[in-house]
This record gives sequence, structure tokens and C-alpha cells, in this order.
Amino acid sequence: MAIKIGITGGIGSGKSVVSRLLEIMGIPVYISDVEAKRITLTNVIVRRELCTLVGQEIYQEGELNRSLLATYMFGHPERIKEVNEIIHPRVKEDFQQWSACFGADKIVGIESAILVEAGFRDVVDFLVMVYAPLETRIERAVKRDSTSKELIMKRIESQMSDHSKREQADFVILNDGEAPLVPQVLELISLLSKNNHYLCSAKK
Ligand SMILES: CC(C)(COP(=O)(O)OP(=O)(O)OC[C@H]1O[C@@H](n2cnc3c(N)ncnc32)[C@H](O)[C@@H]1O)[C@@H](O)C(=O)NCCC(=O)NCCS
Ligand SMILES: Nc1ncnc2c1ncn2[C@@H]1O[C@H](COP(=O)(O)OP(=O)(O)OP(=O)(O)O)[C@@H](O)[C@H]1O
Repeated sequence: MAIKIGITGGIGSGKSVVSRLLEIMGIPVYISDVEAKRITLTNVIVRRELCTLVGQEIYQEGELNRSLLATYMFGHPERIKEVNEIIHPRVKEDFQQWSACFGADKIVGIESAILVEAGFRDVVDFLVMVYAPLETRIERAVKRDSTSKELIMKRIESQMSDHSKREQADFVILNDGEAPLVPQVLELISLLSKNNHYLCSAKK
């Protein structure tokens, strides 16, 4: 079985940028946001359960109405929990199937802002946190998504604090816009490669 690394960090921390660097360096990464979107579109059970929970209008012309789902759930902890309970078990199952296709000598990753909250800690061998200060994250996410600070704050409030994430992380990448990323990613790969043997035996 491949060694699995989790890449987490709050919205706008730079996980996608780090994942891209890992992919360029030969580590395939399962991008949970992308796969969750595919699953909400194609999995008939997920579609049925979301329709029952939110209403038929959650799908329009076959497509998930993402802004409607975001408005429905963010800012409402009970609703977030219900939506997550529909989607996350399927994403977890899908990731396990995906990662099972790689050999024991391979390192693969999974990227998710809510990796720990979603209960994926037990399916990864090593947890990497991408960290950026809160103001920087808000600024980046507002710019990237052309949205408001208020909407980004609602998502942040539904995510685990940086402090708790850091406590669970085995390795932290600082992405504050000052510290260069490439040397940190190279250090991570070097650490993983050195400990590959240890991680393999620890899993048995
Ligand atoms: C609500 C949805 C439709 C909004 O789509 P949208 O294109 O606006 O956002 P996108 O999926 O690209 O997510 C952007 C960021 O929002 C944050 N976010 C998304 N889902 C969640 C969630 N359930 N809890 C907390 N933060 C979340 C993450 O930081 C994520 O990187 C979408 O996020 C969704 O389906 N979420 C539920 C599934 C999920 O938890 N996906 C995340 C990983 S499994
Ligand atoms: N070091 C950096 N310098 C400048 N811009 C950056 C840096 N890191 C990330 N960004 C930009 O900030 C935005 C957010 O980064 P990214 O999409 O990687 O965050 P993320 O952690 O994946 O967020 P999400 O949780 O929403 O998936 C992107 O537009 C990205 O290009």
C-alpha cells in the first residue's frame, strides 16, 4: 500500500499551490474539493439525499447549484454536519479506492481543508499543514473567489482552528508570501523518503 500524506490548512492557506508542487515532483494528489464535486454530481445516493435534505432545486439542469448549497450550509453548523455526513463517507471510500491503485513504494497525497474534521486522519500516515496568517488567507480567498470577507469568514468559522490543526500536524509549511515554498516542499519530500521504510513498517 502506498504511503499516504494528508495536506490540510484553512481556506486560502495555499494547499492547492503546495499540492501542485508535490504533483510536479511526482507525488499524485487527490484533491478532495474536485472529487467531492464529481461525487455530488454522479453518485445517485448522494444526489437523492441532498435533494431530500435541501430540496429538488439543489440540482439545476443536472448540475449542482453550488452557490445555493453554500448559502444553505455555511453559517448553519447543524446543516453543515448533515451535508458533510452525506458527502464525506463517499469521498473517503473513493480516496481509499484511488490510493489502493498505487504500489507500496509510492507516496500519494490527499488535499482537504477539513481533512481532520472530516475524519480522514486515520487514512493518512503523515499530516502536513499549510499555514498562512488569517488576514492573508482571507485576502487571498476573497480575491480568488471574487467574494466577500463575510462569506469567507463563514467558511473559516466552520473549519478547525489553526492551533488545533498544528497540534495534529507532523510537518508545517509556512506559506505567508515571504517564506519560499519550494525548499520547504523539497525538505518534506526528503523527510518522507528517509522515513519511507519506517512509515511502511509502522503501518503493519
Ligand atoms: C458547498 C460547495 C458546493 C461550495 O462550492 P464552491 O465551489 O463554492 O467551493 P469549493 O468546493 O471549491 O470549496 C472551497 C473551499 O471552501 C471550504 N469548504 C468546502 N466545503 C467545506 C465544508 N464542508 N466545511 C468547511 N469548509 C468547506 C474549503 O476551504 C474549500 O477548499 C462545496 O464546497 C461542497 O460541496 N462542500 C461540501 C463537500 C465538502 O465538504 N467538500 C470539501 C472536501 S471533501
Ligand atoms: N505564496 C503565495 N503568494 C501569492 N499568492 C498565493 C500564495 N499561495 C497561494 N496564493 C494564492 O492564494 C489563493 C489561495 O491559494 P490556494 O487556492 O492554494 O488555497 P487553498 O488552501 O487550496 O484554499 P481552499 O481551502 O479554498 O482550497 C490562490 O489564488 C493562490 O494562487
